[in-house]
Amino acid sequence: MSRLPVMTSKRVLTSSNSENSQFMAPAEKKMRREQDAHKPQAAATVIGHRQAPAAATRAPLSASTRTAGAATVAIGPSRGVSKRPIASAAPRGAAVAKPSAATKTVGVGGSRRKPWDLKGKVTDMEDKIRTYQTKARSANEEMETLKGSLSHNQNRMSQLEKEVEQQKSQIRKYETQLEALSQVRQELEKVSSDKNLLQKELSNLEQKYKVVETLRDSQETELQTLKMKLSVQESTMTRLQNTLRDREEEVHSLKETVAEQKEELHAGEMERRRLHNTIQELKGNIRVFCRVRPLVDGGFSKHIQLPASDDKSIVLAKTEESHTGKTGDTHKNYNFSFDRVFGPKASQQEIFDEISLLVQSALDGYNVCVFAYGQTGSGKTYTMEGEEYDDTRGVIPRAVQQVFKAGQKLATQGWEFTFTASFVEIYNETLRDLLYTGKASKRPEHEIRKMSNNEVTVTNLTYEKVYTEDQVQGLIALAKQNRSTAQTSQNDRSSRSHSVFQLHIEGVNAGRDVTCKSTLCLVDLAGSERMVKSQSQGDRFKEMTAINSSLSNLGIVITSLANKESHIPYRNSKLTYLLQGCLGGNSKTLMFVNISPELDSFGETLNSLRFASKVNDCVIGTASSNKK
Ligand SMILES: Nc1ncnc2c1ncn2[C@@H]1O[C@H](COP(=O)(O)OP(=O)(O)OP(=O)(O)O)[C@@H](O)[C@H]1O
Repeated sequence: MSRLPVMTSKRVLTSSNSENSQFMAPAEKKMRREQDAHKPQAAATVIGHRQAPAAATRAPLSASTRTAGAATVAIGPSRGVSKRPIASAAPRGAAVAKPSAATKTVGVGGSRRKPWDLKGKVTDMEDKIRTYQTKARSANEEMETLKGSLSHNQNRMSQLEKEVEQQKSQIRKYETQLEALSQVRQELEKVSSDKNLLQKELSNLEQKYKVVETLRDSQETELQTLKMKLSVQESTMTRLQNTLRDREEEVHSLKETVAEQKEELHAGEMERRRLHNTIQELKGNIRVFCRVRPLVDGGFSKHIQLPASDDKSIVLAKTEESHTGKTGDTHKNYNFSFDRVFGPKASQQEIFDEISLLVQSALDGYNVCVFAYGQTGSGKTYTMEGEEYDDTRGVIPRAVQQVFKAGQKLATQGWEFTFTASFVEIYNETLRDLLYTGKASKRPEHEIRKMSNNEVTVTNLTYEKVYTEDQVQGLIALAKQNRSTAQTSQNDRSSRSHSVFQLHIEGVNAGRDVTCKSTLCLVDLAGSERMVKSQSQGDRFKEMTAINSSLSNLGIVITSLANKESHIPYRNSKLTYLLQGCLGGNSKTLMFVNISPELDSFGETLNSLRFASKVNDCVIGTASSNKK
C-alpha cells in the first residue's frame, strides 16, 4: 500500500511541529517521538540496500515506506538500480526475487559472483528474498504501526482541529475582548487625559487651598482677636445691660415724674396765661407806644424832648416869636405820656421786646391788633415791616417768628397750631388783595362779610397757610410788589392806603380737648396828615376824605368802645369793619404813634400825639380769651 497522504500528512505535521514545537501538545509530542523512533529503522533498511548514507539521512519516513511498498507490490528499481528494466530480467511475473537478484547484482558490487555461479546467485537471491520478506514484514508491521499512528494522528488532528476551533473561538473571544479592551483603552486614554486635567485642576486647587489656608490662618488669628474683643464687649454689654436696666427704671420713674410735671406744667401754663392776661388787662387793653423817627442827617431835634428819667413821656416844645416884638419869644410845651416812648435810637428789637408779650396773647387765644399811626414818612412801614436784614426787620416778621416758635414749644404740651395769613390794602374805601398773583385784569372785587359766628371774612381774598417764617417773609415781599405796582399809576399811593396783615391762629390740644382761635392784626395806616382844603381837589380830595374818614372813624370806634356805648360804628369805614373782630372787648390793641422829628412836621406831630393821647385815655372792657 503505497499511499502518499501519509507522507503529506507527515510533512504537514512535521512542518507544523517544527514551527510550533514549543506549543506542541503532550500527545503530539509523543507521536513525534514514535515517528522519530521509526526513522532510524527505515534508514537502516535503506542502508541495508546500500543506499548512500546521505540519502538515508535525507530520506524521510515516506521514502522508506515507498521503498517498502515497492518491495511489497512490485519491487521497483531503486535509485541505485540501472535503467535496465526489471521486467525483462524477470522471466516470470511472480518471481519477485529475480528483480531483487538483479538488483543485488547491480547494487552489491563487492560480492559479485561469477556469471556461472548460478547457484550462488540463487542463494544470494534467496537471501535477498528472505531479507526482503523480513523487511516486508517489518514494513507491514511498520505500516500497521503507522496506520495506528495515522489513526491516532487523525484523531489527534481532529482533536487538534477541535482545539484549533476552540482556540479560534477563544481567539475570537480574545479579539472581542481585545476590541472591548481597545475601547477600554480609549476610555482609559480619555480617563488619563481627564486625569491630567484633573491633576492640573487639583494642583491649581491645591495652590488656591494653600492661599485659602494662609488666609484662614490670618483670619483665625483675627477671629481670635475678635473673640477676645467680643468677650470684652460681652462683659461690657452685660455691665451696660445692668446699667440700662437701672436707667430704664430711672427713666420709668422719670416718666412718671415728667407726666406729673406735665400736668403741673399745663396747670402752670394756664396760670401763666391767666396772670399774663391779668397783667395785660392791668396795662390796659389798648396801649399806645410813641416812636420818634431819627433825623435823616442823624442830627438832633430841639423841639422834641424825651425826659431821661422816664421812658413814657414826650415833650413837644415850640418857641413862638412875638408878633409885636415888645415881648420876648413865647415857649410852649406840649406834654404827652404814653405806655412807652421810644427815642430815635431805639432799635427794632427793643420795640418788639415791648410788644412780644402781646403777641404771646394771640397764641393764648386773644385777638391782638397793632396799628402804626402817623404822618407820611414818620416810620410806620419801617416799624411794621422793617427792612429785610435781621436787625432791621419790623414787627410783622418778628411777631410771626415768635408765634411759630411759641407754637412749636406748645406742641410739646400737646398743642397743634395752624396759621393762615392774609394781606389786604384799603385804598379809597376799596379792598385790594396784596397776595394776589393772577392777571391784573382779572383782579376780583372784595366784600367784607360778617359770619353767623361773628367772624369777619373777605370774599375772594387769598388766605395762605403758612408754616415757616421765610414763607411769611415771601408774602411780605409779594405785598410790597403789589403795592408798588399800584403806586406807579397813582403817585405815593402807599402813603394814602392802609395795609392790613392778618394771621389767623387756630390751636388744638386734642389730649386735653381744648381749642383756641385768634387773629393777630398788624396794620400800617395811611398817612394821617391833614391836607389844606384849598390845596386838595379831585382824586386827592377824595383820598383825603377817605383817609380822614377812616382814621377819624377808628378814633370814634375806640372811643365808643371805651365809653361802652351800645352801638359801635364799625361799619362806618372799611378799616373798622375789617378790624371789628380785633377791636373791642375780646381783643388787645396796641397803637404805635410814629412821629417825624423835622421841625416842619411839628403840626402833624402835634396832631398825631393828640390823637394817640385820646386813644391812650380809652380803657376798653376786659378781654376774654377765645378758648373753648
Ligand atoms: N426808626 C427808624 N430808623 C431808621 N430809619 C427809619 C426809621 N423810621 C423810618 N425810617 C426811614 O424813614 C423813611 C420813611 O419811613 P417809612 O416809609 O416807614 O414811613 P411811613 O410812615 O411808612 O411812610 P408812608 O406813609 O409814606 O408809608 C424810610 O426810608 C425809612 O427807612
